[in-house]
Amino acid sequence: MSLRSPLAALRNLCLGTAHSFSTACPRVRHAPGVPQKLHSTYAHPEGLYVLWVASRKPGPAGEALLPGAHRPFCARSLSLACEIIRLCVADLLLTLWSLHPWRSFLLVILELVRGVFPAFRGYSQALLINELQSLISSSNTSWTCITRHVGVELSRLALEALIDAIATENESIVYGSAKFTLEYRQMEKRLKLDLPTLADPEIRDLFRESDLFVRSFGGMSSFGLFSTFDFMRILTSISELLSHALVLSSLTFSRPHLTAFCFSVVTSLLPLILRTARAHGSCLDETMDPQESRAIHKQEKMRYLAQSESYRQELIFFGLGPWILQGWAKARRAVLGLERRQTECDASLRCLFSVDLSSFALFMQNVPLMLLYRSPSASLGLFTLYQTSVQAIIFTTANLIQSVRMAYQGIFLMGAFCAAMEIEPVLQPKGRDVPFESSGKGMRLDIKNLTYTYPGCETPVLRHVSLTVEAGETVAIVGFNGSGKSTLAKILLRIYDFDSGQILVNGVDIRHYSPEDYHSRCTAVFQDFAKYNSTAQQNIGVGYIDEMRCTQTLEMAMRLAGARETVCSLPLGLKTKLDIVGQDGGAFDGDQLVQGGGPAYGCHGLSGGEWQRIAISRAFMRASRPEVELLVFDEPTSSLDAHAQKRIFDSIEKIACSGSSERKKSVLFITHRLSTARRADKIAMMENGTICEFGTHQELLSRDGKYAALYRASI
Ligand SMILES: Nc1ncnc2c1ncn2[C@@H]1O[C@H](COP(=O)(O)OP(=O)(O)OP(=O)(O)O)[C@@H](O)[C@H]1O
Repeated sequence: MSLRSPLAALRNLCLGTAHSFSTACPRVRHAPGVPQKLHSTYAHPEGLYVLWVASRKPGPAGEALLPGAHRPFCARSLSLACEIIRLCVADLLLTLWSLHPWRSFLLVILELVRGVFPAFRGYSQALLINELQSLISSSNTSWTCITRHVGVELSRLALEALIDAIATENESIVYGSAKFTLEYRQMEKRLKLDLPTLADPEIRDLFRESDLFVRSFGGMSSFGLFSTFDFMRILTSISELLSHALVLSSLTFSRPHLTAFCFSVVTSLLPLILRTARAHGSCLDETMDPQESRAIHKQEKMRYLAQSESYRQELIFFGLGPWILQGWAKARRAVLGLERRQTECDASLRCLFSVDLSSFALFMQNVPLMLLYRSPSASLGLFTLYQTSVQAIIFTTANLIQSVRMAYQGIFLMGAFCAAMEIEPVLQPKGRDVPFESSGKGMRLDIKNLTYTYPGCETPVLRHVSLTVEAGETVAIVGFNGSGKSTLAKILLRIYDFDSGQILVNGVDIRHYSPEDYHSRCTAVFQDFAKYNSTAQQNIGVGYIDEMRCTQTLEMAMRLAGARETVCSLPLGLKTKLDIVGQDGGAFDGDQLVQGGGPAYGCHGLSGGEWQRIAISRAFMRASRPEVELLVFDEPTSSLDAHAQKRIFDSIEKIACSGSSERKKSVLFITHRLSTARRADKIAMMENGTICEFGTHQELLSRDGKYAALYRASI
């Protein structure tokens, strides 16, 4: 029996594995065994999205798993995992390869090389032990030989350390680039998606899982997740396992020793097999049942309500504390109750497996040593190598099983990422988009028979809406609460789509314009305008990012909106950070002054009317630009006093005329103040999702209908 034979075998193994890895798997597009059409709106019906959707439904009638929940380990999920791998691994690897071709190659090679280190270590140390044994037992061993072995051992250690350092440095570079690229792609895709696409809860869940995948690229198993790079660890484990198996087989070369080899492997793996069987028999399935999911969800929701500053004011005022605590306690008890049942169930099963055979198996591993002992070449080094290899096989196999289990879940997250990258925004024109042609006189809008239903609702909020806004005209939309005014404005601003009917903008179907192009032709103040967790300058400047730092444009926008005095009175003027009470927002200039809402050091609060002036200034940032042809204001002055309101509408008129006698922009404004609505050329009265009256103020009064009644009630 020779100790030298494993060396050649290890070298062959190393080269062989590297070669087999270099042959990339082909990209297959068909996905058998999966519902043919689930959501063709978003993605290819046979694509990854469908596979991902199927993976979340454990049974045909089952409730979808929560984002991030573990998929069951069953034949159906396994086949879906295989399909996901076939569809996206090649693309992902190509992406990584394109970032750092040579470093990626080096990464694979170094992982494989690191896998054979432990076997080498055992082999080299066994040689040294043999030499020391013969030195002690006989006096004729040469010191030169021992010195050579010690030298080799030290060089091996130095080489291992060097390769480890190179591999770690290389890994961090490749990891860093991969993480950046994937995060960038995810962010880019997310920013492209419009509200109708994100209104689908399934799409939101898809992006949550995709986000988990991106976060998993923080390094080895970060956030308890398994990234693509961690698949490399599986390679390392396999190469380590094979190298130890080779060492063992070379030690037990002859026929009786082959029995010893098999015996060693079985006794090594027995404790693992028992542990795995116990885990499998456990009723603590990795798949979360929907009842538990709901309880966890409620528990987290209540915890958030209790902790978030955004709700603090109303929480205190309405005395919500006991209600939150009760809701949390009920959900928490449900979760703990389930956990306890789980533990009891687990414990009862554990009894069945309570006979711990591990130590017995450990003892049995010594039996083959007796056979080896009978061999003429038996030595202390040989026994040590045998023991090291057996222990390493146990350890590496346990690691491999754990890695494979994590990788299995990682596959579905990877599927979510790749599927998310295929999602296209609903509002994007299906064919080639038509470039917007400016009329120079304002936008002409022809709305014909428009109907719209919110996602998830059954009854339409807009029904057969027809309206014409001539170029340069000012139209006021008035009506009862919930009659659909804001919804109509958002459809006209191409934030929402519509179910049926048509909108012609300057004679062209609005669906033929790319949303980005169309949005650059409009400006708006939304009823639910955003309050950014940032400075006054940024809160106004986001209206036209290109001139966010242009003092002249900012000054003009503030002056027209009557916000100049407010901003000048702030401690740092435009540079003052604004306090966003009641809204959770993220600072986009990277500072940590404010976490969520609530008064915070260094921030300045504003009144409702002052915030409204800031929002109007934001809209005015771009309103005067020649390419902007439509101004939409959804209750822009609801919190303003009468003087401020008059000033705003004078400014709107001034901007619409752009210094000439004729209007160059069309204006739509929604208001509940009918004294303001009178200023418009025409008034559209809305009721129950449709326009019931349309005309000038005088025409509508003389008609003595709904508008006249509302007007009389308001004065
Ligand atoms: N995201 C949504 N999902 C489902 N329904 C919605 C959504 N937003 C609004 N609605 C419903 O659509 C209807 C019209 O709402 P909209 O905000 O357009 O009314 P409005 O005329 O602007 O009301 P107000 O005068 O009170 O501002 C309402 O009944 C509202 O409940």
